[in-house]
Amino acid sequence: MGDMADATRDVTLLPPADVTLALAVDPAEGLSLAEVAARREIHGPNELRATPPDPAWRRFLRQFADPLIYLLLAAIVISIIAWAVDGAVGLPVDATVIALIVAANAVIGYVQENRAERAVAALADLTATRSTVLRDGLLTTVASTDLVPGDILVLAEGDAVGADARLLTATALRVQEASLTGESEAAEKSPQPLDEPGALGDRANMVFKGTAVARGVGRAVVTATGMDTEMGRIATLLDETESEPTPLQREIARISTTLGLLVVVIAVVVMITTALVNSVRTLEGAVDVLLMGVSLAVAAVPEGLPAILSLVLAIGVQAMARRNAVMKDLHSVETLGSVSVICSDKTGTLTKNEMTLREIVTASGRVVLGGTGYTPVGEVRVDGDVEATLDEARRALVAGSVANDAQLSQQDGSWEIQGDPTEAAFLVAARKLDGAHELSSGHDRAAEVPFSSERRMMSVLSRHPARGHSVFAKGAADVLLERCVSEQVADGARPLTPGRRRELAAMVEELSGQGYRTLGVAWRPATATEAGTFDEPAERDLIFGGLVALLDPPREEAAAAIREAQRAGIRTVMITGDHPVTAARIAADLGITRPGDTAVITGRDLADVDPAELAEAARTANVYARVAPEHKLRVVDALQADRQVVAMTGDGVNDAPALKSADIGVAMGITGTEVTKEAGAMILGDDNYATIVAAVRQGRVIFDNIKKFMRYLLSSNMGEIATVFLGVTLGTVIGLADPANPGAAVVPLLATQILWINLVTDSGPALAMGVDPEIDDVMARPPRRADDRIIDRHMWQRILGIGALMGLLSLVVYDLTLPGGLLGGLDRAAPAGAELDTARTTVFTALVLMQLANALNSRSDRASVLDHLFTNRWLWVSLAGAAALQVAVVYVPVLQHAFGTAPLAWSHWAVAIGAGVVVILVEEAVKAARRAGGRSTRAARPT
Ligand SMILES: Nc1ncnc2c1ncn2[C@@H]1O[C@H](COP(=O)(O)OP(=O)(O)OP(=O)(O)O)[C@@H](O)[C@H]1O
Repeated sequence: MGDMADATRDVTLLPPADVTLALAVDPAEGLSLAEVAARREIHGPNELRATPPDPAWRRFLRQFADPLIYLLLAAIVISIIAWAVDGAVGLPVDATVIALIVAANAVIGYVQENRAERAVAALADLTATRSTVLRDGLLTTVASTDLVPGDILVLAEGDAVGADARLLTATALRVQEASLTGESEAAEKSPQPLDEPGALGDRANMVFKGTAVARGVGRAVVTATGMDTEMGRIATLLDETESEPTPLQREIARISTTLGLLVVVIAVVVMITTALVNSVRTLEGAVDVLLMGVSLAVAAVPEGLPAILSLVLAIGVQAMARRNAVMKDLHSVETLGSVSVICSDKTGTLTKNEMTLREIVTASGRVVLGGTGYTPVGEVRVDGDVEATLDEARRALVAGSVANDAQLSQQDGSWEIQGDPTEAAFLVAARKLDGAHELSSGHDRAAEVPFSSERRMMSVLSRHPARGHSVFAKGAADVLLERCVSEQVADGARPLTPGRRRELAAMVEELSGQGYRTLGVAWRPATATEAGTFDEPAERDLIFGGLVALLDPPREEAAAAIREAQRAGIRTVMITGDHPVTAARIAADLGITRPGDTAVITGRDLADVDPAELAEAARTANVYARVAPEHKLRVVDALQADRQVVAMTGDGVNDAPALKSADIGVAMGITGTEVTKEAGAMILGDDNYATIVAAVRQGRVIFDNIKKFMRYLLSSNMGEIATVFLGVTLGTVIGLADPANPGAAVVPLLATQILWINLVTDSGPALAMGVDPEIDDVMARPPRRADDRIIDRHMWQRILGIGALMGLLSLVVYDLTLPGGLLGGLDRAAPAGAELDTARTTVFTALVLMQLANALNSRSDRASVLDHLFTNRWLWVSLAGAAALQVAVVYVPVLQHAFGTAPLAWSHWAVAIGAGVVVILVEEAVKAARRAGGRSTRAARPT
């Protein structure tokens, strides 16, 4: 940081004005945009990055970092040496072609990796943490990576602190610093200069990058960014970019290793057999055998899989982001498919959070209000003593409108609200009930005790020119009633007797039972002197003013989404701060609970019960009510103790620990705080429960698609291995031989041909399968268990079966096209002396066509090829492309020379196409059998 470091080293000891002076910023204006740009040049982006990213050339070279590719490169070198020893005539065609294919493959891998990385970077932009700063005199929100030293940060509850900064002002500011200091209590902060430099935890006038504002507000000037921050010092040890491999990545690595070993053994057998049968004596012959063996090994191991996997995940995650579910990293998609419980907030997520005040129940009667939405018109109906009831209801609405932070305004004829819908509902109602709105104006707020989900009430000390000081309060009816001593009746107050309290409690139950959010309002006279000390103790001796019932309709799509989740074996659990009876009613309406389900677990139960008991209760409980955010963590723990994979929604600062602890933390994109968004694995663009279910579905589809291309690539590889292995062994036994060289074993595929199939024709369809639409109904099966193998025994059997089938069919094709052999040969077209090349080209082509056919098979392991045949345009494009390339390799002279092919006659094509058709027909038969037999065991054996 140069000069600035000296200037800011002792910022904790200096008064704020000296700090801003040293950092050359006017605290009332902030930096100018030009100054911000200049400082970013000097300090770089505000990012934690211990090591610079790999340069492009290194990432390209990394594509070759594979033992089998080393082997292949070694084989190429050997063959070039052999060619040189032999006198260096002509070109070493095979070595050159193989080298080109390997290079081309590295380019493809590099491009795929880059695309995936770009997609990840785009996601990172979408989910970037943001900070509010003062620049050029204006408050703006910027990505936290854009912060520079000298920026004036504006902090509020729920903000993620974006850089190390010295406080300038602070009001009741508390910052959660556990990530830095390990201290779980939020630290109190104040701008006072310290007397001496303190340890990190003692620097009460500093806020640090990576911590979170738990309460209060403040302003601070940024003193350090990026790796210069305290967090940066720790980050040097743990590089953010390195991450543990996920289960899927580990499984793919395991498959590659196993296959690699297996195939090396097979390659050795093939090489030895060929060498023996053909009594290879020349160096050139030996090199050919070596190249073929090594190519086979390279071909059989799916080294392209990790790159294709990342790309497919990246494309899938981008599609999810377009539908409002932004995943923070690619691999959370894996977990998404295993989610077995979704814990969702009620208000705003399952319901619309559009509150309408429906009923006011007072001492003398009940007022029912009509109308919908925020337009303040609706009929008024009164039950009971009309005059007294209306008078009491008016007072109730005045209290609710004064103890209120929302605003209602009319814009272009339509009514809009700012602030909390629960509060706005009171303002709307006050305008519906004659006189209430007028009575509630003219109040001035002298002090307040704000609402929090923990307190469940709020109150204000209000000053009125005519009526003097009063306290007005509103909140959850049960909480509020505890603080009331009397009840408003017409013009007086009567004491709240135990009997009357029971009546009111029964009324709360009744209203809540109808699904209403039930609040109470209360007040008392006050004096001006209370303003200085107005806090929770002042919420006492209140006069109860009435009960108020608010309607918050469920979101239209919620019930269907809950049913969809149920079908997919996923339980939906509602967690709400609302009354247990309200919660139970809405849960029942939405289908979260069924008649007879276990009762609601309340926040109090959560605090009391021990973890084992809770885990037991959590097995069946689908509704948690009167839950404060910090209790959510206990719910997550209890469900996870029961081996559930939990998705948990949240929006406030205090939800962050639960979101982190859940398998998939779901942060609200609209109402969520920065801290929650940082803690979550997924950000919901529309705060909608149904979007979570849709994301789970997409996650499952992506996972299915991964299975599809694994099925395809692995069975194709098996086909190549089987073809070469059977050709050399069984082929020799049944007497397949080169007419030009009787007695020699035929090598069914050349090294270059093997690599062609694997690296050229295979990858297109595999990628296309990565974006396949949903074919098997993914929501008809239970969640994948976290420890389930992606390729289970059954899938392996199928892969090996298809591989063997392809190998056998290749042998048949060979036998049909070569004179001699069991079937005697069909071939009349090949010129004498070229029979072997023609036969080999036919097998080569047949194998490619069989694999393309198998691409169609691989889209499902039970649905017929004809289902959804034309739903994936990319698949057909890639199949057509691969077929065209195959035609080219057979007929274009340069390619013929490079790949040792010969032109084919119609009869050869017919044989090759026939082989492809057989592969489809056999698989269709297997699938039909599986559908018929699987019907009874379907529920028991999902794959
Ligand atoms: N603005 C408010 N003023 C006074 N009391 C309120 C206010 N908003 C909510 N309450 C009361 O506090 C209780 C808890 O509210 P809270 O906001 O924690 O629940 P919620 O977050 O809306 O529900 P959910 O957890 O389903 O999203 C409510 O049931 C209501 O009785």
